Order: sequence, then structure tokens, then C-alpha cells
Amino acid sequence: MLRADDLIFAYPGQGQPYRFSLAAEPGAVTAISGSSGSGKSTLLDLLAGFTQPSSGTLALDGVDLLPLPPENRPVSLLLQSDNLFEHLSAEENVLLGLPRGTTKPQGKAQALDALDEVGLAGFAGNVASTLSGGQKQRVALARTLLRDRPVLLLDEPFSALDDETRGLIRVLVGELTQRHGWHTVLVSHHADDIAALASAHYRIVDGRTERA
Ligand SMILES: Nc1ncnc2c1ncn2[C@@H]1O[C@H](COP(=O)(O)OP(=O)(O)OP(=O)(O)O)[C@@H](O)[C@H]1O
Repeated sequence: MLRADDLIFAYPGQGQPYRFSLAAEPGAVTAISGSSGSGKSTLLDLLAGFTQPSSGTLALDGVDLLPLPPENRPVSLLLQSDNLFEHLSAEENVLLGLPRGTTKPQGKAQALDALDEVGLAGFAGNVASTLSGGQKQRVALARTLLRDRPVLLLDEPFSALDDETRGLIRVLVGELTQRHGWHTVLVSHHADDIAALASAHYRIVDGRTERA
């Protein structure tokens, strides 16, 4: 279980600080909603380690994450768009998720398996700039598979997609989360995404997380 308890954070000059708490189960999607500017991305930044709270606790299965810099946290982050290097192929983008110490042939096999798992078998050589929005998100998810980190943070990952693609990628996120036991934290202001995917839901209201 990923647990944040009373994470307190304020940007310089901000009056009332944020106070965030949440619990995210493995193999499940935990949704975060809130109005624009309510602090959703700020919460993800705290979970990812891009910002540090002034107090509070953050732990995965009892292990304190706060001392860890972002690159050492067991966390992957997927944004609305711009997750890929546009001039690299799908396979090269996926290989960026490869843990250090993996041999080249092992890495290639893993990348091809991951592309297969996200429904992109046969797309390994395609340059990212030539892929559709949905295909790009699939490549980014394949990279997450190689990285194999148990916490997946998603910041409005479906927003740039048309309705049909959105539904397909949503299903894929749900399947991957279950299959790999990820603690997936989804920021979305779309009620239908939350209803379709999330087993827990927090709203940010007046700078605080509330169980919805
Ligand atoms: N680096 C920063 N320095 C100062 N204030 C910031 C910084 N980043 C964000 N903020 C402010 O903090 C508040 C919360 O921003 P945040 O991006 O977390 O909101 P959000 O809920 O993700 O919004 P949106 O749905 O519009 O993406 C906003 O008022 C924003 O202007």
C-alpha cells in the first residue's frame, strides 16, 4: 500500500499550505480530482519527489519514500502528452526505461514484449513523431513496464485523446495496473474516467484531500 499522511507543502508566498493524505492499494487505480489549480499536480510532484513536504509521511509498504530523490523512488510518471522523444523509435523510447545492467539482447527482447503487451507489436521501428496520440501513450506505458516500478502516477493521461482512443487506453491502464500490481494514482477531472477505472477517489478541496 502507498500511504501519504498529512503531507504539508506550500509554494513560496502561499498562505494556507496544502495538506494531503491518501492510501493507494496495489493492483488498483486511485483517482484524484479537483478544480483547476486545486493542487492535483502539486500532489503528484510530492509523491514523485520533485517537491518535498515540510512535514508528513509517505511510504510504500512501510518503506519511507521521503528521503529518496525522484530517480530512486519506485515511481513512474505519465503526463497528458510529451512523454516521448519524438525523434526516437518506439523501441528506443521503450528502452529508455531499461534498468541499468540489462544486456542489449535482453533489453531488446523486453522492449518487444512490452510493445506487444500494450498492443503495438510491429511498431518497434516507427519513429515517435509519426505515431498517433494513443499510440504514443501506449509506448509510454510500455516504457513503464520495462521500468517495473510499483507506483504509476498519471496526470490527465487521456486528455489529449479522442473519445474512442481514450476508452481503449483507459482499459489498457486498468489491465496493466491489475496484472502488474501497480499502485496507480490517476489525476483526472473527467468523472467518466474515474467511474470506469478508480476503486478509490479523493477530491482536493480548499487545499486538502477528501475521500470522495
Ligand atoms: N512552482 C510553482 N510556484 C508557485 N506556485 C505554483 C507552482 N506550481 C503551481 N503553483 C500554483 O499552485 C496551485 C496548484 O497548481 P497545480 O498545478 O497543482 O494545480 P492542478 O490542480 O494540477 O491544476 P490544473 O487542473 O489546472 O492542471 C495553482 O494555483 C498554481 O498556480
